[in-house]
Formats: sequence, C-alpha cells, structure tokens
Amino acid sequence: MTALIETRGMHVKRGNVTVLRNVDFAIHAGEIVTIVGPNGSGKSSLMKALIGAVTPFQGQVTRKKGLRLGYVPQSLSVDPSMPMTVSRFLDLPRRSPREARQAALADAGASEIADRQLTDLSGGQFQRAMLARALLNKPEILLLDEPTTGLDQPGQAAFYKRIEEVRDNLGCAVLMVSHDLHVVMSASDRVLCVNGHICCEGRPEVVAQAEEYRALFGSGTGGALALYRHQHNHSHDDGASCDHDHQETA
Ligand SMILES: Nc1ncnc2c1ncn2[C@@H]1O[C@H](COP(=O)(O)OP(=O)(O)OP(=O)(O)O)[C@@H](O)[C@H]1O
Repeated sequence: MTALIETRGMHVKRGNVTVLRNVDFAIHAGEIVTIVGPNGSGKSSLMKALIGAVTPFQGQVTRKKGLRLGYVPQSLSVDPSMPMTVSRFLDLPRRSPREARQAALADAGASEIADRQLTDLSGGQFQRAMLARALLNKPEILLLDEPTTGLDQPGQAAFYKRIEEVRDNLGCAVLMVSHDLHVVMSASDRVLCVNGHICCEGRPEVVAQAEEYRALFGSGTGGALALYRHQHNHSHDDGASCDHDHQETA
C-alpha cells in the first residue's frame, strides 16, 4: 500500500540546532498514529516537516500526489474583541458552501455551535470548531498537534472518541501529537515515541512495555493503557461486530 506521507533518513534543524535525526516514518490510509515524547523532543517539528511547513536539511519527505491534508495547530489565539461566528471562522481563509460547513461541523460533533461566537465557546467546543475547519476539504490525513490542551479528562476522552469516529466515518488517517498518554494510547493503532529521534514505535501495548519508553515516562505509564479502556461492543455498517474489552477511566 502506498504511504500517504513517508520520510527516509530525515534530519530536521530548528535554528542551528538539529532537533530530529534520521527519522524513517510512514503513515497509511485509515491508521491512527500518535506521537508521544517529552517537551522539546521534536514532536511539533516532526509534524511540521511532514506537512511541509519545515524543510528537512537532510533526507526526504514524500507526500502522496495531491494529498488532502487537514491540520489542527497546537494553538490559535483569537482576538476577543473581534466578533466572529463559528460559521464565519470556517470560511477563512477560503469560503465553503454552507452544506460543506454544516457537514464538517456534524463530522466534528458540533452542529449546534455554527452560529455561536468563537469567543463564547468552551475549550472543548473550540477544539471541535478547529477540527471542523480541518475536515472541510475531506482530508485523507488529519494532523492534530496536542488537540486536547486545556480540556479536562472527560473532555479529552470525548475528543479522542470523536477522532476515532471521524476516522471510521471518513476513512482518513490520523496523526496526532499528545501528552495525554493514558487516554490516547489505546485509541491509537500505533504509537511513536520521539526524543530527537524515534526511540520506539509500535502498537500501544508494545510501546508501553519498551525500555526506551519507560526510560522517558517511567513504568507508571505501563498501567496507563488500562485507564481509557472501555467496553466497546458494537456492530459496524458492514455487519462486522467489535467486541474489545476495555475498562473505563477511573
Ligand atoms: N522556530 C524555532 N526556532 C528555533 N528553535 C526552535 C523553533 N521551534 C522549535 N524549536 C526548538 O526545537 C526543539 C523541538 O521543539 P518542538 O516544538 O518540535 O518540540 P515538542 O516535542 O513539540 O515540544 P512540546 O511538547 O513542548 O510542544 C526545542 O528545543 C525548541 O526550542
């Protein structure tokens, strides 16, 4: 299967400092991949190099031709003195048909906020408005940089659940940076542990046990995987049924 984005031997500098070394990475259609790592370890730099906002000084990044990207940045400051509805926000920088805006808000689980002022939204609603904007062009890959910053734990869990639904409904790949290890690990197909390079990578269960991961986050997070696990019995449209044994967050 062709990768949506792939890097080979990628080195990235910010200023004069090499912040990422020798990154080999690929993400494919429909995957949910989470990047974890300490502060300053190069997670955002990796994301920026993948979307082309930062150019690697060595190695290659290959994006599928015509790849449709949706990007939710780490932060966006809104001038509280500037009145703007969510609908208007979705029209920046490019106007979209009303139906497209409504569909994106529905996909983001936020249909009811279309006419609300941006500055009146709760943190969770604002994140959904950002998500809706990233979904407007029906992305093949959605990239989210710490999308739940400022949300409480139920808010985080609800947001990641919505991301899984978006992936299921739209079939897009999802690549996100997160510090919410306990919540995000089991929502991911694959976890990438970054600290200036890729320390370890694999299924969440495997990464949580890896020495490199434990050296960075301690063994306490080994049990973190259990936290988000919930009972997840349902049928899909294609008739297949899911029966994972998850436990709810304490
Ligand atoms: N524009 C820049 N110019 C110079 N150095 C930068 C720039 N952006 C980031 N850096 C440096 O690059 C390193 C990696 O930063 P990056 O933002 O990628 O880390 P991160 O893992 O996303 O961190 P955090 O978890 O704190 O968001 C840090 O040392 C940071 O200070």
